[in-house]
Amino acid sequence: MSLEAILFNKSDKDNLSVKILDQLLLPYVTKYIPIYNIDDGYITIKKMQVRGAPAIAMVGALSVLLEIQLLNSEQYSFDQCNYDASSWELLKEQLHKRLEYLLSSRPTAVNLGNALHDISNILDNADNISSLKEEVFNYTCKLLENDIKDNVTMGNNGARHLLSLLEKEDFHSDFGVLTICNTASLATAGYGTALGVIRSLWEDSKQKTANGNNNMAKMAHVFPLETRPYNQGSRLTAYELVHDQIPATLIPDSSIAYRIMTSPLPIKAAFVGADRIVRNGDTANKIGTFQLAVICKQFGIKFFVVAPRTTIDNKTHTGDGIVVEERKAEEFKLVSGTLVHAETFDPILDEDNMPISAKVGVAPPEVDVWNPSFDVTPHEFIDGIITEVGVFTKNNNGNFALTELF
Ligand SMILES: CSC[C@H]1O[C@H](OP(=O)(O)O)[C@H](O)[C@@H]1O
Repeated sequence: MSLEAILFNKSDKDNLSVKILDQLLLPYVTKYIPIYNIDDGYITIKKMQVRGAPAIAMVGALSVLLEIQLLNSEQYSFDQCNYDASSWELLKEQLHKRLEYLLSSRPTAVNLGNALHDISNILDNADNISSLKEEVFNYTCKLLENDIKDNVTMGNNGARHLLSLLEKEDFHSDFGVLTICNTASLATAGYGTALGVIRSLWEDSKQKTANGNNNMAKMAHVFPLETRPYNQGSRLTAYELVHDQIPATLIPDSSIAYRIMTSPLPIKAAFVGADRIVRNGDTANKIGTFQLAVICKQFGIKFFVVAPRTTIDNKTHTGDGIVVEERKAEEFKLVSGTLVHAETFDPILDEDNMPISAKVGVAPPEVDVWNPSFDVTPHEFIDGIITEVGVFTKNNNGNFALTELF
C-alpha cells in the first residue's frame, strides 16, 4: 500500500482520532500531524498540508466529526470555544457557521462543499449531539470507504476504455501517457483518480508481459508533469510512481509539446484529475491542465478527466461560473523543499537528526505575480470523463450528457 494521506483511528468510537500526512514535507520527510477540530481541518487544508479534492472533503468531514466528539464530551468546557450550549438550536446554529468557515478553506474543489452540504442536512435533522455524532460518523466512514472502492472501479473503467479505443484503431504496441498534478493516494483515500487509471493500465501491462502477449497495446511509460508552483507532480506523483515501480520520467511543465514530438514511444493519452466538473463538462483542475488539453488536441492525443461523482457540481452550468482560487504570491516566488546534499541528494539533518525544510527565493520580492491554483478546461478539449459509474463521451453535437451523475 502506498503512503496514506489520512489515518482515521475508529477502533474506539468514543475516542476517535485522525492524523494527516503533512504533504508540504514530502518526498523527503514523512510526518503525520493530528487533527482535533474544525480549526485544524481549516488550517491543514488552507496550507495544503493535505490537498486533492477528495482528500480535502474527507479531512473536512473528519474535522467536523472530531469537533462534534469534543462537544459531546463532559470534560469539554463550552466557554473555551465558539459554542453556547444553553440550547440545542443555538449549538446547531453555531455549528452551521463553523461549516461555512471550513468551506472557505479552498473554494474551487467542490468535494468539500458537497460533503459539508450533506453534513449540514444531517445537522438539520439531528435531535441531539450524540445522535448527530453517530450520523456524522456513519457518513464519514462511508465517504472514505466509497472513495477507495470507487477509485478502483474508475481506474479499471478508464483503462478498459483506452485499451478498447486503441484496439479499434488497430494499435498493438507499447505506449506512454501524460498526467499532471497529483491525483493518487495522496489526494484521495487510496488508489487515486487519474493515477488510478494509470495504476490499472500498469496492472494490465504486467499481466500481458507475464503472459507473453507482446503484440497487444500496453502502457509502458508515464510522463508526470512537475506541476509548478506547488510541485505536486515532482514531489508527490513521482514519489508514488517510484514507490509502485511504474516506469516514469518526470518532465517540466513547459516541455509537453516537445516531449510528445520526441518521445521514444507513442504517447496515446493524458489522464488528469478534477476539482470541479460542471453540468456541461467544463472542468476546473490544477493550473496547467488547460494547456495540456490544448497540446493534446493539437497532436490528436486523447485527453481524459478522471473524477468520482463527488466532484460533480450539478448547480453550475458552465466553466464561467467556477471560482478559481488564487494562492499567495510567496507560494510562487519561493520554492519549498528539503535541504539535501547536491551530489548524493541525501537530506541534510539538523541537531535533532531531522531533515531541514527550507524555502529558496526564485523571483525579486517586488515583482507582481499571478498565481491561480487552477484553470478551467472547456469541454470541447475533453475526450472523455471517466467515473466510477462509467466513461462519458460527447455526442455528435460535441456535448456531454452527464445527467446520470447529477
Ligand atoms: C484527485 S485530486 C483532484 C485535484 O486536486 C489537486 O489540486 P490541489 O493539489 O491544489 O488540491 C489537483 O487539481 C488534482 O487534479
